Amino acid sequence: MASPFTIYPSIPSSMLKTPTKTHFSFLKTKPTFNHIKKRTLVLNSVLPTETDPNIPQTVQRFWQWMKDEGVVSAKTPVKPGVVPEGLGLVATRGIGRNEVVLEVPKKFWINPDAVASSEIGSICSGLKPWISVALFLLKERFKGEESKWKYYFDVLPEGTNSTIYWSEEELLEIQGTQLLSTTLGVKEYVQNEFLKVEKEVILPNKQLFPFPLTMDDFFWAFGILRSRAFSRLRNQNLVVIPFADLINHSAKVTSEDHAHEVRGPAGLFSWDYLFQLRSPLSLKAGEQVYIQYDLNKSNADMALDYGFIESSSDRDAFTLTLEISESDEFFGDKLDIAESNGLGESAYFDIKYGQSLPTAMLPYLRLVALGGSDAFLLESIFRNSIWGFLELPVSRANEELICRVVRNACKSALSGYHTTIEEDEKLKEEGNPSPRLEMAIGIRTGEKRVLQQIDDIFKERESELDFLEYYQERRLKDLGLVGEQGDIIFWEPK
Ligand SMILES: C[S@@+](CC[C@H](N)C(=O)[O-])C[C@H]1O[C@@H](n2cnc3c(N)ncnc32)[C@H](O)[C@@H]1O
Repeated sequence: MASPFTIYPSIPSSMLKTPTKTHFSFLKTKPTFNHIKKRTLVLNSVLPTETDPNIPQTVQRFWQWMKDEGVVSAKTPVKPGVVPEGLGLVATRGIGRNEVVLEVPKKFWINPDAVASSEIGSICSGLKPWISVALFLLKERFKGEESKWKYYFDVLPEGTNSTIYWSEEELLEIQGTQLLSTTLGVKEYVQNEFLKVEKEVILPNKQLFPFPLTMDDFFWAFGILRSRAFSRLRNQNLVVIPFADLINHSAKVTSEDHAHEVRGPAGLFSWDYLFQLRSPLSLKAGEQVYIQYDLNKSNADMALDYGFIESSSDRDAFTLTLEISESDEFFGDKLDIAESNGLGESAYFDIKYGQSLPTAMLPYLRLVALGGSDAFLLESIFRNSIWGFLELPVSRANEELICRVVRNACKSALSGYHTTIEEDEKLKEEGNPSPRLEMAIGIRTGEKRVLQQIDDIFKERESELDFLEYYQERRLKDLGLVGEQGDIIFWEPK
């Protein structure tokens, strides 16, 4: 039977979200900037700067610069180290929980204000903030020795494992996933933005960009911002903070409130805004300082933004997109009801593994499916109470329809993956997959698990259809016309 409403199991929600708190590196497959130096790091151990002769010279020079500028002093309880995540910050002594680990004065921040007061400020004023900061990063990087941030650029990675940098072959490993469509959507968006800014800003201002600036370079800058920029600070929505951006993420940290903008001494005689980072955990000397990047991000968001995922299923998620069809004969009434309840013609529901369905999902589903003999509920006299009615089953036909449509959508989405959960688990057990393959397996397993969970919920509901209480019975009960056992109470004249 043709479905009266539409469910898109594969429309990505994260594309619609703006970048939230971000952090760190990437792995560009084809670097085109000739002057970009390869960053070589020794992995697998925690080796703090001064005791490790293998620490890259670039990192040592960066650290010396931070000392010379007074950002780092003998009191600073961390230093850069080579860690499994690339570079990271390592405690040089015991650090208490909530103790300040670093403070970086505003003059080192890279944000739209820094762009505005730079030589490209006037031509960037009308641009989206992230694009102006991306151009600034590219310009400063090109300046090399001339750039105030030259030592910082030397320690920036060439890329991360974000899916925006995956080859076509690597992307095949996530076929059928929402992450794939999000990744392709984001890539297309960045490409279009590049073509636009190239035509309108870069090419007409050759004197300010006297170097070849390619799409790959723009993707590099985008990836740096997506993985390293801090947001949600009091006055800052997009700011890259050298030194602070060396901090890695750990799932062990379960709070997010580590970064603050404070006023304080910034040099011998000056006072300025400082970006301050506190350690969420207490640490021993030699241990790495971690923060929590973002508790709300799904594993797909993490893969796209940072190029890694968490192994636990807590971040597995799937977004169901529901839509009131324009061809629905009750379109206007349904839209009005949806809008009065904070929703719209389309609604996105992020469903997380192990968690119950979002509260508005069932009412919205019932609304979209409403029709036939239930359509009287759409009449305007019920407008103030309809959402309350929809929070509970309306009729058997309506409830049966939502179960059927959701289950079909789950089955159809599940058939789009090229492996089963069992095959993925076997692959994980079998070998030592590369970081990207491991992410791909984790993402597709996670999405399938959530789809399976949604299907199970509606399967169970389907089996209860005969026992649920529907609108008419509730109404009769409210009027005192039905007994607790469901027997009809007739009015009998005395
Ligand atoms: C803000 S940077 C942190 C510094 C970075 N490790 C570096 O070498 O420059 C964020 C990047 O670090 C890496 N990273 C951070 N936490 C990680 C984790 N828990 N597992 C794997 N990679 C991580 C990812 O490449 C991420 O994009």
